[in-house]
Amino acid sequence: MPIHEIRHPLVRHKIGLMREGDISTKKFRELTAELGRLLAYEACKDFELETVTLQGWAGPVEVDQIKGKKVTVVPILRAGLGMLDGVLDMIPSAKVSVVGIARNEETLQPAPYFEKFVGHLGERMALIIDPMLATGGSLVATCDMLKRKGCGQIRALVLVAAPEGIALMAERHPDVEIFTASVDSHLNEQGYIIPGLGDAGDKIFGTKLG
Ligand SMILES: O=P(O)(O)OC[C@H]1O[C@H](OP(=O)(O)OP(=O)(O)O)[C@H](O)[C@@H]1O
Ligand SMILES: O=c1cc[nH]c(=O)[nH]1
Ligand SMILES: [Mg+2]
Repeated sequence: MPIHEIRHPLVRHKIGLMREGDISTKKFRELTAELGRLLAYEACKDFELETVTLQGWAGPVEVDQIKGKKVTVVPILRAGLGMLDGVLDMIPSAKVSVVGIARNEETLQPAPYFEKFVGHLGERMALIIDPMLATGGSLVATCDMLKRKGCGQIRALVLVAAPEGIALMAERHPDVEIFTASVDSHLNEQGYIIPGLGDAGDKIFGTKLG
C-alpha cells in the first residue's frame, strides 16, 4: 500500500504550526483547510488529461483538461469536515459523501453512526478525508463501507498518520493510497498520536473541555 508523505516545504511548515500546544481554534481550523488543499493537490497529480481545442483570444488553442474524472470526497465526521472546504477548493465539481464514525475512547474501536453516499460509486474515485489516522480503525471501516457500495478506487488524505494505522491499512486495504503531511512516531496508551496534534475534532470544533 503506497503511503505518500508530502515533503513540500509549505506542508512541513504548516503541519509544524499545528503542533503548537495552545493553538487557537481559528488558527487550527485555517491550517486544517490549507493542508486539505495541499494534500488534494498532491492526490490528483496523476489524473489523466485530454487535449481539447478552445476558441482563444487569438484563434483556436489546444488546452489540457482533466479527462472525465468523477470524484466523491468523503469526510469522516466530525474532524474530516475541517478539511472539506480546502479539498473542494481544488476539486469544485466533486460530490460529497459523508460517513459518521466515533472512536470508542476505551476500546478504540470505531462505531459508525451515519452514512450518506452519492450514487454511482463504482464510477467514482473516493477521496476520504480525516485529519488523524491513529489505530486505523475509522479509516478501515470507511473503506469497508465504500467497497460494499461498489467503490473500487479509494485514496485517503490525512494530516498525520501513525505507523500503527498505516500497518492496519496495509493489511486490510492494501489498494488504498494514503497522502499525509506527516508520518509520526507512535500511539500512546490512550491511542493518541505522538507527537501528533492532540484531539483534532475538539480543536476544530472548539469542544475541548477546560
Ligand atoms: O484511527 P483511529 O484510531 O480510528 O482514530 C482516528 C479517528 O479518531 C478521530 O475521530 P473521533 O472518533 O475522535 O471523532 P470526532 O472527529 O468526532 O472527534 C479522528 O478524527 C479519526 O476519525
Ligand atoms: O491523536 C489522535 C488520535 C485520534 N484522534 C485524534 O483526534 N487524535
Ligand atoms: Mg475527536
